[in-house]
Amino acid sequence: MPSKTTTTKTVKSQKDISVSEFFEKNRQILGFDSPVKSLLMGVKEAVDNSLDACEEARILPDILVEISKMDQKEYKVTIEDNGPGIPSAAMPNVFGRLLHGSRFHAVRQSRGQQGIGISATVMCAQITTGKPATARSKVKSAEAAKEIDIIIDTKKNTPVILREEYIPWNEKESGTRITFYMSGRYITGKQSIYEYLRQTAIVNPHASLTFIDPDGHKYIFERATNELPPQSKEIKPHPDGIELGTLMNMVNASSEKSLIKFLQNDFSRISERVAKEICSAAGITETTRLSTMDLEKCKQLQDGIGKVKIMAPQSDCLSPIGENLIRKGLKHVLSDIKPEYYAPPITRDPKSHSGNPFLVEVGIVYGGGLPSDQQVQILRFANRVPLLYQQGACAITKAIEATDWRRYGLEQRGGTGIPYGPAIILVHIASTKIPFTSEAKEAVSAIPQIQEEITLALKACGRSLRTHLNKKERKKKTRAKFEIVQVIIPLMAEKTANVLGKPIPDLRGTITKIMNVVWIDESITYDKGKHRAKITIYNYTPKNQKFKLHTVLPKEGTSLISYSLNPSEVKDDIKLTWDLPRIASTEIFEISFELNGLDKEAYEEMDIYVSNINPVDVMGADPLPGDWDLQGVNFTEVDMVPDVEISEEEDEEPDYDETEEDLYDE
Ligand SMILES: Nc1ncnc2c1ncn2[C@@H]1O[C@H](COP(=O)(O)OP(=O)(O)OP(=O)(O)O)[C@@H](O)[C@H]1O
Repeated sequence: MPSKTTTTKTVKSQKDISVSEFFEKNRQILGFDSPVKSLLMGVKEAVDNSLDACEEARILPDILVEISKMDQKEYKVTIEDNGPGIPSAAMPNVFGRLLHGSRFHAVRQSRGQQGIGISATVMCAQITTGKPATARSKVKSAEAAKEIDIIIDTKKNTPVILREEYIPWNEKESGTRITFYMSGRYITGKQSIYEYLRQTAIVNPHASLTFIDPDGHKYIFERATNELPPQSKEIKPHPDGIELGTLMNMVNASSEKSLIKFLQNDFSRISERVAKEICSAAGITETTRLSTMDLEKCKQLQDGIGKVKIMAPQSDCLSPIGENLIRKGLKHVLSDIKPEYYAPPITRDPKSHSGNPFLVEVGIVYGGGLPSDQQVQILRFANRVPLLYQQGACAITKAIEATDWRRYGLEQRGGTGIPYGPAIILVHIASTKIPFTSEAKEAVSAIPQIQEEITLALKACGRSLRTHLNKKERKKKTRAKFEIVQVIIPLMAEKTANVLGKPIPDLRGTITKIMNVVWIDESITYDKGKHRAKITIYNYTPKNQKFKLHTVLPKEGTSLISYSLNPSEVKDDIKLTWDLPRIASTEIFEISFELNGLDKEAYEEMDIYVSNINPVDVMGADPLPGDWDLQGVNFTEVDMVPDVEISEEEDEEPDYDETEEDLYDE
């Protein structure tokens, strides 16, 4: 039995630990675990805050990041924005108190979640160099900016202000600047500050970012669009997948008296009818007093929620980048690589994990200057923030590894793992709460609902890549044959005619017999806001041809202004069908049309399909897919069918391209 004195000692040694004291000793949890990472984390926390603040205040962000070297280990880091600024009275807590922020309790998409980021940066800077941070901020109505030198009393988790004064900051209507000194190591390459800013520019094409590195080099990532991302609204939790503990906390914190009112008013997407259904499925009466909801009843309620069909989360609490801006951002920042193909990006509909709405977006870039002998580059983003560390632990990487990329034209031994090929795969997860694997916010947890959504989006984007590659391959082969036939046969005819002293015969019939194909060529040109699309049909078969031609226009903002031939049918405003007139053997027929109001990049390649003709006879267009009626609306639903184990040679869906090619080759 322990003596009385020992017990008293043990009791006396029990103490509260302040949150900052805890994180001071466990900096690695926040991502400040190495000199290289610490520097990056400091920049990231401040830039993420600037972007969040600008987005909330509907300001197009202009952000400056400057790093200068003080000595072998110490760097001075400054981040300045043109955001709304921070009210003077709030500045000490924002920069000098951990777990103090405006976003933790809000069910809304934002980069910052926990209220730790910037104060943890101030704390790590102070621990490693002993120097205070300097923060300056001005709100729109103020005449001057407030500037403070600040450190954190980590024992108490409270700010200590060493200097404070008001200074004119006339060049800024509003904004914030933070300067800190931190021990660190500055690197270039894949996990560098430059790379973080470059990737930030891709998914935030509305931001202008300027970076001055320790050697004084200045890099400017210019704004690619003046369109601010849609403002994400704050919502109530979605009931789908809500965890028991969260449900109990909500019950305890609710101001509602009855169960039915609690369901209706404290959750999103629960109407009176749905609330009644949930109560009945849970076997609890609607009027049950909330104060009587104990663990057992909460469990019943959770089961009841699981049994009732509830509308998907609304999307206005999320701020997806959108197809257009993903393409724009990628093009803007990757222009020096000049990729050959940008697969139309996919934005999935919102779903929910543990009551938190989320959605997944995927873009794939292929070819051009990208290396073909290496693993594809993966760009991971969560709420528009690049994730540079912990790639292997992230749900995004796991979903990419589990996808069979051989189906989509990339190399992958055994059909699993990161594929090889000249491609970049971009994945963005937007959520009111990203389930990170740690406070450092470096990787997303492999939650099944999230992983499934990523997989579906990857497959949909992969299909576009495959269509492009098939088309390219087929065209290459046919063009080569075409060129040979068109050059060699006339030369042979000319020589033979000379030798025999006879006139050179008309070769069109002969060439037609050899080619024996309807060759469909397309071109898209862009000038002064207009796209001009041309489809040319060469009948290089010995017989007349009469068939239907179909094409899908880009979804966003399409407006057709003229046709050379009116389509016989237009579906969903974007699917055009032409019933072509009879095209005689060796004849050429042309269709053209003009589109207005699209970005140049939004329409660079045409999807052309044919029907009422044997696809074997056609080059340059695919047979009309059986789901033409669905296509363009939701092509991805094909993947709702569970995946079947396939052998190396098999593909998941009937692949018209290959069938056609194989038959043709035969
Ligand atoms: N540049 C800024 N402009 C305006 N407000 C800011 C700025 N930086 C920080 N804030 C305010 O200070 C709060 C605390 O920021 P902090 O970085 O500590 O946490 P956070 O961004 O909310 O969450 P996280 O810890 O996940 O980054 C923010 O929630 C925001 O309200």
